[in-house]
Amino acid sequence: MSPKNHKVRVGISIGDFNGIGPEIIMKSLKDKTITDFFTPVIFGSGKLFTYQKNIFKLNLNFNYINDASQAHGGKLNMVNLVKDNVNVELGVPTEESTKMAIDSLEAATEALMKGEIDVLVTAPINKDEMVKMGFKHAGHTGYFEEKFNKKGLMFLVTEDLKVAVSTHHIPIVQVAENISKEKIKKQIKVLNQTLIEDFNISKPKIAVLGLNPHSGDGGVIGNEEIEIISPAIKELSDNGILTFGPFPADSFFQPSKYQSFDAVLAMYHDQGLAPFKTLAYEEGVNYTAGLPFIRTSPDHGVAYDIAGKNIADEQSFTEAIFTAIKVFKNRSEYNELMTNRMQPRKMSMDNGIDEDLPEETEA
Ligand SMILES: NC(=O)C1=CN([C@@H]2O[C@H](COP(=O)(O)OP(=O)(O)OC[C@H]3O[C@@H](n4cnc5c(N)ncnc54)[C@H](O)[C@@H]3O)[C@@H](O)[C@H]2O)C=CC1
Ligand SMILES: NCC(=O)COP(=O)(O)O
Repeated sequence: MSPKNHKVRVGISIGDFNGIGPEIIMKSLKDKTITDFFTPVIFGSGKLFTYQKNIFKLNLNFNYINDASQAHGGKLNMVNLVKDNVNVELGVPTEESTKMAIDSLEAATEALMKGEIDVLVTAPINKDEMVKMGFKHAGHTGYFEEKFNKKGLMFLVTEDLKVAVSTHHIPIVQVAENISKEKIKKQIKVLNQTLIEDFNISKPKIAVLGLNPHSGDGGVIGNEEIEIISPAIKELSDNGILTFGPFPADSFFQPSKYQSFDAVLAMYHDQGLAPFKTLAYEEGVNYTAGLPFIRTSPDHGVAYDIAGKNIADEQSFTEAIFTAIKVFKNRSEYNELMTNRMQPRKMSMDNGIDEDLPEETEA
């Protein structure tokens, strides 16, 4: 549905409720005017949130619903997945909190796929505990890739710094064997399209990092740059995608360097996320690019060490909400523009053209 017809419906999965999830969700929604900007739909439990809002001394009123389709504009909607009492043990994952994290994510994803919400913002999960309970993926990214049957790209974003990673949740020992020319080419194309469509950057400039120290130093410290990364960059560059590199990762994140590009593709998780979180921890957002649906999350985890202390900073979660809305609007506008471009030209009734011929379309 076009965002012109209604406020964007933002689905929220609650993650592990014994971490800081409910705290940052409620802090992000505490302003009474928040529903002027979007319609929140939390997939959680009324009893759980009532208990936690008292701990954090927050004054929020929820509209309890059984299904996301019943969500009302102007209200903080809560799909009440569990009606019984919930045992909260802030700071430690439990079977109950892990099960609800899975149920919340699954219910929210189903609503997203049915079009009952427009975007999904996920609060942090404990991957390890979820996997022990039968969840098949080491994170949301893998889960959505399976659900939507499409490869996603882990993309950490702020207004000024955007970092994607070629490999995400795999052991470091498997990184080199998971890098290939074809994969990098596909990822750069996804990144290019995402920057155009979702972030409204018309001619994106993309930097690519090397894998090895000093980008391999001409082959002395590894060959992946020569054999895989440079040929991928060259091919795309020859085809009009503004791609540069490979750059040595150790010096790339000096402001004068990274600020010359719209985004960077790092080769593995910590190569990209360590500098990103150092430069932009508070406001950073994790966006899964390349999927048919829009999903964001904060750039941090469950933070058990501070759960219940009322010191969790909600900024990254708030940014995740507003980034998802911005991407939704940009993508809708882009699609509208493209659809209009494809419309057949209107022809005058008396133009001498045989009406049985197919109408011409613009090139
Ligand atoms: N999107 C997701 O679901 C993510 C989940 N995780 C999971 O979270 C768990 C813990 O991971 P860690 O590496 O310890 O990272 P973490 O981000 O949970 O914590 C790292 C440090 O940052 C602090 N911190 C995190 N968020 C904060 C906030 N909003 N305000 C103030 N301080 C904050 C914590 O107190 C801790 O000292 C792991 O199971 C990991 O897999 C980690 C990252 C993202
Ligand atoms: N480091 C990012 C992270 O752990 C979040 O991953 P995902 O849950 O978005 O796949």
